[in-house]
Order: sequence, then C-alpha cells, then structure tokens
Amino acid sequence: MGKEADATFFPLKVKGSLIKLVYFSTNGVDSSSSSSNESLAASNGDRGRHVLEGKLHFAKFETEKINDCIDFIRSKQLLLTGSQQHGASGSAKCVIKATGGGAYKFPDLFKEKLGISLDKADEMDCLVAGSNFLLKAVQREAFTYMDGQREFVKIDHDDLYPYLLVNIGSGVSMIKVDGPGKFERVSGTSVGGGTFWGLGKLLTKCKNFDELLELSHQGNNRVIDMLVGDIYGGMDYTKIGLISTAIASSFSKVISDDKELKDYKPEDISRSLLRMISNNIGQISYLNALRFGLKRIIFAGFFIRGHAYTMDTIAVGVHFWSKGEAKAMFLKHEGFLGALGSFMSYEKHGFDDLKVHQSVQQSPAGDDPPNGELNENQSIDCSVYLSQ
Ligand SMILES: Nc1ncnc2c1ncn2[C@@H]1O[C@H](COP(=O)(O)OP(=O)(O)O)[C@@H](O)[C@H]1O
Ligand SMILES: CC(C)(COP(=O)(O)O)[C@@H](O)C(=O)NCCC(=O)O
Repeated sequence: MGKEADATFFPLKVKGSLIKLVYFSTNGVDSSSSSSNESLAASNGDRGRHVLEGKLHFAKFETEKINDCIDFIRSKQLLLTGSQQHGASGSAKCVIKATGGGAYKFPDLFKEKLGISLDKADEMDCLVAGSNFLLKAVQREAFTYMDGQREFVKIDHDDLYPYLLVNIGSGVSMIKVDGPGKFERVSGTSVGGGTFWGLGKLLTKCKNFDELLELSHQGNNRVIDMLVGDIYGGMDYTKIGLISTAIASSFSKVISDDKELKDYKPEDISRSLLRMISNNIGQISYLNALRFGLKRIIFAGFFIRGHAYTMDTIAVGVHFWSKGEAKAMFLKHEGFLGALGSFMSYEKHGFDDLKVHQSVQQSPAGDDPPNGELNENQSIDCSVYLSQ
C-alpha cells in the first residue's frame, strides 16, 4: 500500500477486546508557509507555529488480531512523528501515546515489531478529554435516539457542563464531568459490554460479537423474560406504574419451562441479554444522574455500536425512570473517546508541539453509513498546531 500521509501522529487504546487507533494525516500541506493559513494561526495568537491541515482517522482491531493492527500501522506508515516531519530530530525516538490495559500488556510487542515505545496515558483523563473534544468541537456528533429516530443535538458550549459520561466498554464507568479536566468517577458496574459478549458467547455459541448483535435483531425476548403481564394474568400493574409488557424479571421465564439451552433460539437469548444489560445500565446511569442533579447523560463505548435496539432500550429507560427529566445522548465516535483523549495528551506529556484546532468540521454528512454504525471510517477534518 502506498504512503497515506506525510505526517501522522497516532495514539492507541489497547484493551481486552479491541484496539482503537486514532491517527492524523496531512495531505502533504504544511500551511505555515501559506498566507491564508498563516493568518488563521495569527488570529489564534499562534503566529510562527506550523499549522498542519488534515484529517483525524479512526480504526479498530480485535485484540486477538493485533498483528493486523501492526500491519496497518506499517502499511499506512504511521510511524513519523510531527517533530520528525519538521526536521527537529530525524532520529527522534518514536513514542506513541497509549491508554487502557494493553498499554501495560503489549509494550514489548510494539517495541519488537515496530520499534515504538508506548507512553501510558491515564484512561479516565483520556475518556473525558475525548468526550469534551467531540462535544465541543465536532458538529453533528451528539444525538438523541427515540422511536427509531436519530436527532442531532446542537451543544451550547456555555451550557455543556456538568454532564454524566457513561462509558460502556467491557465494564461500565460513570463519570461526572464538570469542565475540561475536571471530573469524578462517581460509579460503575461490572455488568457491561464484556458481560453481553461473554454470556452471549457461552449461551449462543456465536463466534464473534457482530454475529451476536445481529441475532438480537431477529429475537423475541418475551420467550425468555418474565413480563409483568405473565405474573398478573395479562394485566398492567397500574398502581405502581408498570404496564403488562414491561419486563418483571429478565430470563425468569426459563425457570418454569421444561426446556434445555438447545431448545431456545439463540436470537431470543441474544435479545433478552441485550435488553437486560442495556436496561440495567440505563437505570444505574439515571440513578447517578439523579444523585448529582444531572440532566444530560452521554453514553459511549463500543458496546453501543450505533445499534438501534441498544440505544432505544437505554434511551427509553432513561426517559421512563426520569419521567422525561433526563436525556440520553449518544456519540457518533462512541468507541474512540480514550484513543482521542490520548491523542490530545501529546500536548500535556512532553509533546507540547501538538494542538488540535478546535473549530473542526466533520467530513460531509453523506459519509454516514446506512447501517447505523456511524463511528467507523468517519474522518474529521482538522488542523494540528506544532510549536517550533
Ligand atoms: N468486534 C467486537 N469484538 C468484541 N467486542 C466488541 C466488538 N464490537 C463491539 N464490542 C463490544 O465492545 C465492548 C468493548 O468496548 P470498548 O469501548 O472497546 O471497551 P474497552 O474499554 O474495554 O476496550 C465489548 O465488551 C463488546 O461488548
Ligand atoms: C475497570 C474499567 C475502568 C476498565 O475499563 P473498560 O476496559 O471496561 O472500558 C471498567 O471495566 C469499569 O469501570 N468496571 C466497573 C467496575 C466497577 O465499578 O464495579
């Protein structure tokens, strides 16, 4: 594969299930010498700095296919650092920001195969930085999801904080975000995306996550879950606000069925599991929002995968429990918060020659893939500032 870009910087998020990669590429344009871009730099008080126009790209790899990731980095020639580009030090050591458990697990592999040293960035710091960046800088990023409809939310920068960030990865972290770099992890649950994938794999024999998610489209959770109506002779329990179709107890119907695992359809199991986990996360999130008086809950992490049923379950749950007071929001680049945040941390950790220009626009909206998975191959046009 040919050389993709003249300048690249890439942080990694290497975790239990997925490796996320965010990289910047220019198209060979160093705008410090172009008058139009020089004036942009000057207007931001950045006279004399190089401004690189380019794109942020996003890629993910299953951790067990880490060699694909290494080949990708090699084939795209992502090993040039900004300072190397600008001749500051052609022999500079290539240090890559990495967050997540893999930053502890894989340093030797990256060193051996690519000659890269991994520099660890704190995971929570990175999640929050990535989330703040997306919410503030990227248009058509945050959206609500109701009745099958996605509605983009225009974020007022003066009214962004506080909000609750719920990152649904393998486990779930709930973080109250009060400002740039100001946050507290207020709660979490071990019942998260890894639980869905782990239990789903055991119970359905699915070989990969996409297959399990696809199955949930076709399933019927009523075969597995005990509904309020199953308990009360088909009736609502109006006095306590429960309609007959509400789930009274996830997976409980199987107790009284004289059946074995093989007698249940994998698609029904997958749907019940997805519903159980999404509902539970929605409810704990709402309770934490209530605890701190937060109206806005941002859900992120690769568990969501832009999946309609997942988003619908979470959004309906938050709406139901908060009686419409709190709002669930989702992000297009939902799975890349940590990797994006480590990208931003180049500035803080010695690479103080890198700044992402905030007034970024996304590539044309027409890029949205039709299947609802919005976060892949969606590059973001941006400028990177390099001090000399
Ligand atoms: N292709 C995939 N392979 C494995 N898990 C996936 C995949 N796509 C989505 N997931 C879900 O994403 C979860 C991991 O989310 P992620 O945001 O990557 O978290 P982590 O911080 O743990 O890396 C998995 O537990 C699973 O539920
Ligand atoms: C330990 C973690 C922060 C790791 O992040 P992850 O890889 O799951 O995205 C997360 O799994 C978590 O917050 N677990 C919940 C632990 C708890 O609060 O009970």
